[in-house]
Amino acid sequence: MKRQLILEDGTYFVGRGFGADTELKGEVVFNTGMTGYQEILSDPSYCGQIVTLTYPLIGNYGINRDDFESITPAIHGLIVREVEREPSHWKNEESLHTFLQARGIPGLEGIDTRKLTRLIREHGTLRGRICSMDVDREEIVQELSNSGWQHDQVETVSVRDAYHAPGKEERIVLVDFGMKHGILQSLIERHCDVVVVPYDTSAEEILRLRPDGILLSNGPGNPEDVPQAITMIQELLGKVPIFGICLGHQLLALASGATTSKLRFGHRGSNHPVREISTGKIDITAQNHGYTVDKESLVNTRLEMTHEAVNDGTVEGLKHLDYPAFSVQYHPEASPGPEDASYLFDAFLHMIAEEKKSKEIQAI
Ligand SMILES: NC(=O)CC[C@H](N)C(=O)O
Repeated sequence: MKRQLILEDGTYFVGRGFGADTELKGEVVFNTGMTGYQEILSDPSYCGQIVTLTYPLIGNYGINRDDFESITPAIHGLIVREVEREPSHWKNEESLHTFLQARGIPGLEGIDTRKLTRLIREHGTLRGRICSMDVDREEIVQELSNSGWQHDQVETVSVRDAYHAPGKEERIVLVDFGMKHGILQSLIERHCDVVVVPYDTSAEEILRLRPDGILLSNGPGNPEDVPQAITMIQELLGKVPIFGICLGHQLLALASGATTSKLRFGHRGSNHPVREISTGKIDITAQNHGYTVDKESLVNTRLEMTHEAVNDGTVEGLKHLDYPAFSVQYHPEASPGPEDASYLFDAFLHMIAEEKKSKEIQAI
C-alpha cells in the first residue's frame, strides 16, 4: 500500500507502507548503523522521532527476544530503503513488519533514503509526518511548520516507580531519563546492586538509598526540559561519585554551569570516532544525540573536556576538576555498536573505590 513522508519544508517522498497503518509525526533523523535496527527502534532516546536508516536493506535477521533496549518502543516511525519481510536467523521470533504493526509504529519503505539523508544534512533535522496518500499535503506542511518541538519526552519514557536489581557489589542509583537496558546490563554484569529511580527523584531521596555511585542515563529530547534533574545533580555533586551517559552527560554539564545547544543533524550511528585528549587514543563509538555541550561554555566551569569527536570536534567527554564526576556523550554500553568504550563502566567503579578509600583515610 502506498504511503508517504511529508516534511515541513514541503518535500515529500512516496513509498510503500509497512508496520502499523497509522499516521505519526516527529523529528526526522538518520542513523548510519549497518545493523542494530532492533536496538535503535527500542532506544527510548528516539522518543517522538522518525528514524531513517541509511543502510539499504533492513530486517534480514528479524526481531528477537533479547535485543530490546526498552520493552515499549517510543519512536514515531521507521524509514528504510527496502524491508525484508521473511527474516532468517536462529534467534528470529518475528519480522520487523509484524513487530511494528503490533506496536502501532508506522514504517515507510521504497523511498530514496540517500536523498532524504542529504536533505537532513543540508537543512538540519526536519519535522515530518508519515501518512496515507489521501491527505492534503499543504495542510500537513502548515501543521508541521507551526508545531514546536516536544518537551515531555523524558517524562513519557522514564520509569514511574523505583525498582531494585540486586547484586553483591556497589550500590548504584541509576537515574532513568529513558534508560537503555544495555546500561543496566553493563552494571549487572559487574555485580552492582542497582536501584533504578524515576527522572524526577530528589537528591534527598537518592541519598536515602545510600548509593556508592550515581549513574545518569541517556534519554530523549532537550536536556533543558528537565530542570529538576539539574538541581538534583547540583545537590549530589561532591557527595557521591557520578557518571553521566549522553543525556546524563549533558545534564551534568548544565548542572556545572556549561550550556548546551542543538546540533544541525546530530550524531547517530555505530562508528563515530572519538579522541581521548590526554592520550590521543581513538575509540569507535555508538552515538545517538541531537544536542551537544557547548565547548566555549566550559571556560566558565570547573569541567575539563576529556574527549572530542574526530568528525566535527564537538565535546564527547567531560571530567569535573573538583568532584568525582565524569561523563561521555557516546554510549559505552554500545547496543548496538562497538564495545571499545565499555571500560568506562570499570573506570566508574574504580572512581567509586578510590573515593571510598579517600573517605576511609579522612576518617582515621
Ligand atoms: N541518547 C541520548 O541520551 C540523547 C541525548 C539528547 N536527547 C540528545 O539528543 O542529544
